[in-house]
Amino acid sequence: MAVYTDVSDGALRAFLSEYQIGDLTAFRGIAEGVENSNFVLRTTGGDFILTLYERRVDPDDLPWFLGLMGYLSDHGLSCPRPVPARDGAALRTLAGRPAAVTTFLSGVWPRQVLPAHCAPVGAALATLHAAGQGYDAVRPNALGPAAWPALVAACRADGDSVQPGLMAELDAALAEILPAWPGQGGHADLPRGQIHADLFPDNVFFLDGAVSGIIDFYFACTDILAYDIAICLNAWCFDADGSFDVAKSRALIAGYESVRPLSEAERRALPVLASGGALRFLLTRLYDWVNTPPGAMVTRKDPLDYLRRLRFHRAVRDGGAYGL
Ligand SMILES: Nc1ncnc2c1ncn2[C@@H]1O[C@H](COP(=O)(O)OP(=O)(O)O)[C@@H](O)[C@H]1O
Ligand SMILES: N[C@@H](CCOP(=O)(O)O)C(=O)O
Repeated sequence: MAVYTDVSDGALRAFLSEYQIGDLTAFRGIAEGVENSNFVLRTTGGDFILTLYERRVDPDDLPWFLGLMGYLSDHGLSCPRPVPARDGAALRTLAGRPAAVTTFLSGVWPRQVLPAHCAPVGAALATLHAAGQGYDAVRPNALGPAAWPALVAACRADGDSVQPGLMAELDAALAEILPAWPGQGGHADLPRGQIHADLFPDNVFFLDGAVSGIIDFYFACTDILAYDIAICLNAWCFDADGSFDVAKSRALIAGYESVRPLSEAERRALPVLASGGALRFLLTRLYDWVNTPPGAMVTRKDPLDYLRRLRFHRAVRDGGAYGL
């Protein structure tokens, strides 16, 4: 369910009268998605997406997100482009929420990930990283390593009800990952830039076997580029039975390197970055699991999927496990 805010016909027409995108012919809410309310608009000028930003997006971050999407789409990435109203502003208000219209992207996201999806995703991620190098404004990662201890603390009281011993395992993982993180504890930093930070299959559209677009930039931030690959290893390279598929990771990394080759230091850091990526999604899922009251409008995802991934990466000793 991802229409949290209702929009009346009158309010929508008044809102759209400030744009030059043609006359509205159809309007429907989109059931998919987790964070925001999304609608497809059909006008005599084409198809568009209307997003109303809900409580988990900080309105102060919206100019950065919309600026990044505009910049990336100007620099070779197929992603939603914010559409400004007549006065030039893309960020507006509708039904009491911050709201924006963006371009509609064709394609469908893969319900079942195949190895053939992974090289195109890797290449698209590297294209995003290369294009983002010219976008200078910095947004620190609000869900990066510095945020993980507080998330663990917020889950402490109820975490073991999800799985006995879970919190002790998370404490041990945190104690191992944080001092080994690039840029921490004497470890050299790695190349940084704008990262997507949530490039899961439901955020990548395909058409005829090629990536047709990347959506959902609302976790994007300025961070270690290879951390974005590590997030993709988690999101794309485990099969439904929980096993790691090295054919997928080999393809994903080769696709990435076809656009932006990795340094030796980036390759060496993949196990700790992938452990951190698994921990990050485990923690936000666990937080939602234990802190969401019944009936609240947040879709909960299984945190334990990411415990299995975390265990896998913590046992990896070198890049061979990822097909390097
Ligand atoms: N630019 C777009 N073009 C086409 N469909 C889109 C676009 N943006 C969002 N969607 C649709 O809306 C759904 C939810 O979008 P998403 O950004 O993932 O929402 P949320 O941030 O709430 O998770 C997507 O799965 C897709 O079906
Ligand atoms: N990808 C995250 C949840 C965020 O959902 P999205 O619909 O905004 O991509 C997870 O799987 O935990």
